Amino acid sequence: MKYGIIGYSGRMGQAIEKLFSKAGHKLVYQKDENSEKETEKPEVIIDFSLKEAFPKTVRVIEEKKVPLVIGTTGLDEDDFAKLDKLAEEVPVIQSFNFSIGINILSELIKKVNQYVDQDWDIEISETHHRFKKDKPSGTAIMLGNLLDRDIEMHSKRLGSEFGEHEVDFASTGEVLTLKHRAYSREAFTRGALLSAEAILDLKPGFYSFPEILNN
Ligand SMILES: NC(=O)C1=CN([C@@H]2O[C@H](COP(=O)(O)OP(=O)(O)OC[C@H]3O[C@@H](n4cnc5c(N)ncnc54)[C@H](O)[C@@H]3O)[C@@H](O)[C@H]2O)C=CC1
Ligand SMILES: O=C(O)C1=N[C@H](C(=O)O)C[C@H](O)C1
Repeated sequence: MKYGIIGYSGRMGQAIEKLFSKAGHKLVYQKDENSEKETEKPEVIIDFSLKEAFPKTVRVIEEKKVPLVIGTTGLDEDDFAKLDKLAEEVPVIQSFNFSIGINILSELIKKVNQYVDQDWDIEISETHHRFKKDKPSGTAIMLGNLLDRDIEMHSKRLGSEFGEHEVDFASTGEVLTLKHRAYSREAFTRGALLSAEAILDLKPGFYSFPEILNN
C-alpha cells in the first residue's frame, strides 16, 4: 500500500512509518508544518498532526480525494462537520485512541454506566508525556462522553508517559476503578495500520474505529 503521513516528523508520524514499513507499505507522501513531499499519489493518508494543522489536512484530502485515517485530537464540532463533508467523497476513519484496550475499556464503561446512579461519584484521570499540547486528552473526553453526566477530569503531564486513562466510580462504601495504560506507541499504530488497510475496501463515509474492529 502506498500511504502518506500528515505529521510525519512527530512522535506518532515516526512510529507510524516504523510499523508501516515493517508491514511492507511504501511511504509516498509526507507533510509537516513547514514541509511537504510527494513521490507518488498515496492510496491513503494517515493524519496524526495537531488541531492547528487540521484546515490544511482538509485541503489536502479535498485536493487528493484519497481515504483518510485521522487520530489527531483537540478537534471540535466544526472540525467534525468538515470531516463529515470529506466523508461524502472518501472514506474517513477517525479515533481519538486507536488502541484495542481503550476500545474495550469504552465497552466496559458503557456497561458500568447502566448500574451506577447519582449516588455514585465518577472521575476521570489521564497521564501523558510532558510534550502533549492538548489537555484533557481526546481519549478522556471521549470516555467522559459515554457517561450520563458531566465528569471531573484530571490531567498529569509527566516525562515520556505514552498514555494512561483511569475511570473511578465511587459510592460511600466502595470504589470501582477501570484503567488502561499504553506502554508503547505501538498500542496506537497497530490500530492505525488495521484501519489504513481496511479503509481501501470501504465506500465513502465516516467510520469510527470500533466499526472497523467489529467488521
Ligand atoms: N488517536 C490516537 O490513537 C492517538 C492520537 N494522538 C494524537 O496525535 C497527534 C500527534 O501526536 P504527537 O505525534 O505526539 O505530536 P507531535 O507534536 O510529536 O507531532 C505533531 C506533528 O504535526 C505536525 N504539524 C504541526 N503543525 C502542522 C501543520 N500546520 N501542518 C502539518 N503538520 C503540522 C508537526 O510537524 C509534527 O510532525 C496529537 O493530536 C495526539 O493527541 C497521539 C497518539 C495516539
Ligand atoms: O498525545 C498522545 O500521546 C496521545 N493522545 C491521544 C489522546 O489525546 O487521547 C491518545 C493517546 O492517549 C496518546
